[in-house]
Amino acid sequence: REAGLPPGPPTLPLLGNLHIFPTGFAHYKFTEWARKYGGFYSVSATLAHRLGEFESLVHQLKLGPGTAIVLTDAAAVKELMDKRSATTVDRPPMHIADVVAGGLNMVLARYTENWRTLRRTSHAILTPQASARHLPIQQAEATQLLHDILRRPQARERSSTSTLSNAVPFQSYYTHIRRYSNSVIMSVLYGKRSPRYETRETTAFFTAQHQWERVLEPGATPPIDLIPILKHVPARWAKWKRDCSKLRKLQRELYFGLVDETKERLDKGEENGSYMEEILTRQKEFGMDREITGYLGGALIEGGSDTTSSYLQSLILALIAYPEAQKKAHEEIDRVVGEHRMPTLEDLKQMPYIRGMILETHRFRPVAPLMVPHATLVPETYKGYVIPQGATIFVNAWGIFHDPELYDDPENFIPERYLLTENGTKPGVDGSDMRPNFPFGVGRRICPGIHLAQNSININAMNLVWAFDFKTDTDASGNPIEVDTFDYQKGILTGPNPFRCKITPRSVEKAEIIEREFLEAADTFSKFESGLSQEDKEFVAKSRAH
Ligand code: HEM
Repeated sequence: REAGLPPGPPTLPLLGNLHIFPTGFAHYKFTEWARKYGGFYSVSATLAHRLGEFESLVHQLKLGPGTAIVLTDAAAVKELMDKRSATTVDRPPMHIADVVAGGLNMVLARYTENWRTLRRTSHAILTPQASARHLPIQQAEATQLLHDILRRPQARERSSTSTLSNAVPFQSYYTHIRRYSNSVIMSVLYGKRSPRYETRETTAFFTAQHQWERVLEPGATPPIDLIPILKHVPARWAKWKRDCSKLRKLQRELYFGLVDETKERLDKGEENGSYMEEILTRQKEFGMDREITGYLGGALIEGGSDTTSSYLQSLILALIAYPEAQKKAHEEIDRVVGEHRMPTLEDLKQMPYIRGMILETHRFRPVAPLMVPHATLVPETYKGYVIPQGATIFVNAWGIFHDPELYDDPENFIPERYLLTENGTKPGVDGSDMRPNFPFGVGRRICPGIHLAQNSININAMNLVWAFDFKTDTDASGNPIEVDTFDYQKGILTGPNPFRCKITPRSVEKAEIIEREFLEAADTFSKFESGLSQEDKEFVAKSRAH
């Protein structure tokens, strides 16, 4: 370890920390080290990086050369990432992201003029007021989610589907939730919804996304950032180059195709108020050209699809694993909303327990347990130690959220903790370095989709609790199949692997309200259905026929 760096796990000569690097779920190892070396420590990465192994620290993201700093201390995060954000705003270099998206993938982009343009534009369009304007379609899509869960178990589950008021054992909530989050972002961004998971653009997006994740996996590419000459190996000898070209083509077809469709609608005077219409009409003012416009759309679909859906899947998982919490949420929503109508966003003000449940889901199973790695633009100092220029900084949200010094019984799902203190921290402990929007990131990189995301989360959390009982499924002998709250996907963004469960409408009347509200949402949907394929149109007509 170089002189002046904060302490960290002991290094071996030549190997650094290579011998103890985690190959997945790095937040667990980082948290274990934090309990030993403190909330501000360094990982020696020089040689590890040289060997191309350091990349395995995080499943999807490769790190830049040099040292990594891990922050598992809320005060250090506030100081270094929020207050000194001007110097910690960068991302580690990543050649693959440059090859695939020309440095225009906003989530992974370095601190460049292009990133600043992308960021400025997303702030201008994704304001709380603009998000509020998109509430009707978000609410309509959330109603379809309830309706899908109620009426559309997947083919392999259909045989066990029973009538409305009986239990429906299935896992199809998984694709329904993914459809929901993708359709919301497609509607608000391009004015074109995805009525089915099989809708062409949704399938194209998830196919491209899957390939993106594969290309970013450790080992999928050689250590190009370290041995730049590898960049010049001809494509016929470098499979990674051919994979990247294919992916680039897929992404461009989808993202630019959607921009062109929006433009055509605009030209014909068929606007429906989408974000992309606003970008296209204010393109000059924002300093956007066609390239940046296409990739801004891409980043927002990528940022907006799996995050919201993973969050909602974690919420369902927690409700099943903690039936007492579910019972309290049911009691509260029954008291405030009752039997005869669906919840509205306004209702949330009167539901402190459900507000606590929403925050507790973020704490219990954060969507981005290590956020997205930042990097320093210039050398920094903190508590007498040096953070070198170009160091990668991990904000260990998992470690902070599971710190027993900060939270009582942090391993369990306990929404009540947010009734005791604003940030859910132990009474008597200073929790003021935390903030409710902490799960959405830090400093100038904080999630630009936060308002849209929070509306989605709030509407769906209330809807799901109001509508359904979530329980463990049973095996052939009638024994419960317990859910595993640690069965999560590897990756920088994570969500639960599909789990078996029983989802039952809480009453016949509620099931009927969902049916009715879904049919009444047809007008709202229709504004976003002009460009649908023939199959989608038929699907839509059929789903509204009863
Ligand atoms: C549950 C929902 C969501 C969560 C928990 C979440 C969380 C995050 C986090 C932790 C980051 C990294 C921040 C950092 O580096 O400090 C981020 C970045 C980002 N998010 Fe979200 N997000 C969510 C939904 C969304 C939605 C709906 C959109 C799009 C409308 C979106 C778009 C983005 C983009 C474009 C970035 C990159 C920002 C940048 O690097 O400048 N996210 N998000």
